[in-house]
Amino acid sequence: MTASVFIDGAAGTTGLEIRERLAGRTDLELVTLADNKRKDAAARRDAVNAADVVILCLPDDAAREAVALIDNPRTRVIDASSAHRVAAGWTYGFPELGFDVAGAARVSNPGCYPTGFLALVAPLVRAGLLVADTPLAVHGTSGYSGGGKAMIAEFESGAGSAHRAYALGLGHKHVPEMTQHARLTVAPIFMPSVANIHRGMVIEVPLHAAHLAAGTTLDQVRGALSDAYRNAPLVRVAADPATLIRIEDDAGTDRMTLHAFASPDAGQFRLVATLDNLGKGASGAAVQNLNIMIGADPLAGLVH
Ligand SMILES: NC(=O)C1=CN([C@@H]2O[C@H](COP(=O)(O)OP(=O)(O)OC[C@H]3O[C@@H](n4cnc5c(N)ncnc54)[C@H](OP(=O)(O)O)[C@@H]3O)[C@@H](O)[C@H]2O)C=CC1
Ligand SMILES: CC(=O)N[C@@H](CCC(=O)OP(=O)(O)O)C(=O)O
Repeated sequence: MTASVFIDGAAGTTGLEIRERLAGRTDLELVTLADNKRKDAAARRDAVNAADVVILCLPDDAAREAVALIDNPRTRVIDASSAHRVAAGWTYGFPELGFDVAGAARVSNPGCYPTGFLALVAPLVRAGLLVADTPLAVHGTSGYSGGGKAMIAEFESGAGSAHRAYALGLGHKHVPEMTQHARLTVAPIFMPSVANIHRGMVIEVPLHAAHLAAGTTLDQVRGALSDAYRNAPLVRVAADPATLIRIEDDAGTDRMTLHAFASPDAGQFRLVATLDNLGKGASGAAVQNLNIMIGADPLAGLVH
């Protein structure tokens, strides 16, 4: 059966990337709007109600408005914005962590930074290696396409920076979903930054051995990650210790690679994830969720 899909915000960075991934699919029919109608509320109302699945690639307020336009019980939603990531009635779109995306009517795609953070931390909490009240820190660097059309224009005009830190007030819209979906009781300190590269991410979580269950070894940490992603083709746990990790490592793909390092002498661990902010961090994850929701091959249209 052919599923009809409407991408609201199809002219934006995430929307365009989803369209690329859906090109050539014969199991889907795209509902589209003419360029002069894409912000027209009546046209959008018709489109969202005509589609089996709506993918929202909009700023948060516009995403909330789009959901309010749906007036039938059939249309299902994948929201790429951060509007619904800890909202009641929404399923967090991270199937590798056990969220039931297949049966969900409302799916919120994870944020790009939380994708790396949660991939590293959630399995350790669930395995009992990391206690829920650990005060964690997470550092992330994103390519500038993570800021959408406005940031792409800024960096491509030469007004960006080689590397800049932001969210210095220690508030960022991704912190609630990191806390809740890792099952932490203490919000992590989140230190995002953006680099002068179009796409790609490196996300790091340092851990003191004192924060882990007594006697935890690097093999146990790697084992917990490997167990969690054994049947997850988009998430790879690096088997051999890397000597260098580059922001480009998973750029241009929909996969994510996880690394764990330790110095037993120093009593320190360092967890690192690489992914593409527009791949597993956004559009790739949206297509993966769509595939799961409509019963298609979960990897259809994805680069892994
Ligand atoms: N870029 C990334 O790496 C990631 C993005 N996201 C999230 O995905 C969402 C989209 O981001 P991104 O694609 O980067 O952003 P962009 O700014 O590139 O695109 C947003 C699109 O939404 C359109 N738009 C804005 N308001 C409305 C409205 N009221 N009705 C219809 N269309 C509207 C814009 O129109 P116009 O073209 O006229 O400006 C634009 O085309 C955001 O919530 C973002 O936070 C999530 C993870 C990663
Ligand atoms: C580099 C950059 O600016 N990144 C964006 C996050 C991009 C993203 O993940 O969007 P969501 O918030 O919808 O998940 C930011 O920090 O606001």
